[in-house]
Amino acid sequence: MNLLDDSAVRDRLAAVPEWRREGDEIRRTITAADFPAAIRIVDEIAVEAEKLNHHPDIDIRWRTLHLVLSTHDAGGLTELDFTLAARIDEIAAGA
Ligand SMILES: C[C@H](O)[C@H](O)[C@H]1CNC2=NC(N)=NC(=O)C2=N1
Repeated sequence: MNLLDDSAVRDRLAAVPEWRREGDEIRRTITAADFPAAIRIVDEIAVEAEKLNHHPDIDIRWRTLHLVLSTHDAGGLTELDFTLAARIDEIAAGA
């Protein structure tokens, strides 16, 4: 999987406006209704991540989820990060 250059990252970020670039990562926060709802979201994300074999860093703080995506094997941002970001957005929207 090839690293995306800055213009490609900007293009792809436009499709996932909840996400922000921070160096070699993209980040977003999801606020769930309560703690069990937050864990259910994490569970749904885990299923999608496993399908892609691409896994976010997830910081769970009560009902707030802090998600970080980067392609560790490539040392930066690749298409996989944006594919998973879009799936996470669908999960968050449906929660
Ligand atoms: C061996 C396994 O396929 C790799 O370690 C996968 C697993 N999940 C991953 N997740 C992320 N975010 N980046 C990776 O480079 C990555 N690599």
